[in-house]
Amino acid sequence: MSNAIEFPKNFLWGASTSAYQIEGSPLADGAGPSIWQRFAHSPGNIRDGDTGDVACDHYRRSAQDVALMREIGLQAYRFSISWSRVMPSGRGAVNPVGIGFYDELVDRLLAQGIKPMVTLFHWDLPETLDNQGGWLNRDIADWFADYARVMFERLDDRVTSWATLNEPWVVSDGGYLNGTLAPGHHNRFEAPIAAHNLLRAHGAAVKVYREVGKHEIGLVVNLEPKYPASESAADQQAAARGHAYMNGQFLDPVFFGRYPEKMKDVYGDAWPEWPAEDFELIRQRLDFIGVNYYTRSVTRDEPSALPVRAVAVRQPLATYTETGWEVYARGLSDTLEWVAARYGNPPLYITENGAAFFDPPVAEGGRVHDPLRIDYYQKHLRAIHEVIQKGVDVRGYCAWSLLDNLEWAHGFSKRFGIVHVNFATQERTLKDSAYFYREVIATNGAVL
Ligand SMILES: OC[C@H]1NNC[C@@H](O)[C@@H]1O
Ligand SMILES: [Ca+2]
Repeated sequence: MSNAIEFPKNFLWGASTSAYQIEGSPLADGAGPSIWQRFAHSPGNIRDGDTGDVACDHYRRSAQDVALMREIGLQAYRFSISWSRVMPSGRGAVNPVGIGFYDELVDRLLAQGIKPMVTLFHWDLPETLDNQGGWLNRDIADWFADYARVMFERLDDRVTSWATLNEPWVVSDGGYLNGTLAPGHHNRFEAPIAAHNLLRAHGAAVKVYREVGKHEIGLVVNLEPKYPASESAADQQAAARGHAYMNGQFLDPVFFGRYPEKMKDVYGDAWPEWPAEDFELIRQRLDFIGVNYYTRSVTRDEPSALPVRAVAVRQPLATYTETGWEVYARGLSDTLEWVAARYGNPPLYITENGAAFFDPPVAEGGRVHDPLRIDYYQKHLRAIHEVIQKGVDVRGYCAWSLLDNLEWAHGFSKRFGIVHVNFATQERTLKDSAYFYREVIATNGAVL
């Protein structure tokens, strides 16, 4: 048997984006502002004063971008819906032009044989809801479920794969603990409350889907394996805290109806107790888990790094990406095997994986040479194939990202795209990694 790599026959090859990072036109045609509109326009929050006012201008160029997806041969496209474009005040009235944009996008994708994979929430909470407490207000579970119902009723005849939330950990850690992301809070008492209400909202939306939906729904989480920096008990404990905080904090409630024990050790007096019915709401049956993987963390004990008291140790011989992440594909296979073993081998999609490297400008002949990104993808796709061979139920893969886009607080300085975007001219150019990915898709992995 040749050792050529072969992915499963129906393995789904896609690419991912999110609304605020690519669409632009945040207030066009009746759309309401999100917390990212406010955060980006508050000076100092985003590098170089970049905002999502234009971004990749995808709101106006979606037909062109779907043609790009076709050129690359994508079988699926994972995107998010801007809640405040569809419901300008987050509740009640629906903006017909806003919801029409997504309806049209879905039709365009299907016309090209590309499967839409829709995320309902990718961080851009309607500002009006944040003004009512946002993720700190328990009512948000109902607000989110109402929004989800509107989207299911409009699109579930054509959209067959839904995710409720993208990376709730990042919203809690970045938006409420460290303040690096919208809504920019710095509060260790708020962070676990936001995380809990995100999970409750997730559960409420899945419950609605079970009433009205005809296809698949899941949750997308970012997972980062934590390896102790030494054999010392202190470092082992630090890695265990980091693992509970980033990986178990969201999957354990969803699968087991309880948080990891270690969360009390992380948050101490800021760790709340919750009523049992919250976990009954949270632990709705899911059809898949979306795993977003970028890197690992070799972790040591650091008492001053509150509240987790754990920090990553730089690996001297490793390659690092522009966002300071170690290239470590072994971490992906370890993580996927951990999920399969702990949660009963649930169906998985890799919903994000990719890297920001410093890309050269577009060379004459219109090529963008990004060998480091190709190497990154080669290593990580091989790591996925390895665990599929061991029985892990990975059903698809979406590269992050289709386009260079607004990398949140990094602004446009960090380019994750397999397609280069000239933000001055909005010209798109397939990078070498897009041509590579086209071959991967065309040969179902055999080219790896
Ligand atoms: O940092 C790269 C990506 N990570 N996951 C969420 C996305 O919005 C980010 O751009
Ligand atoms: Ca239509």
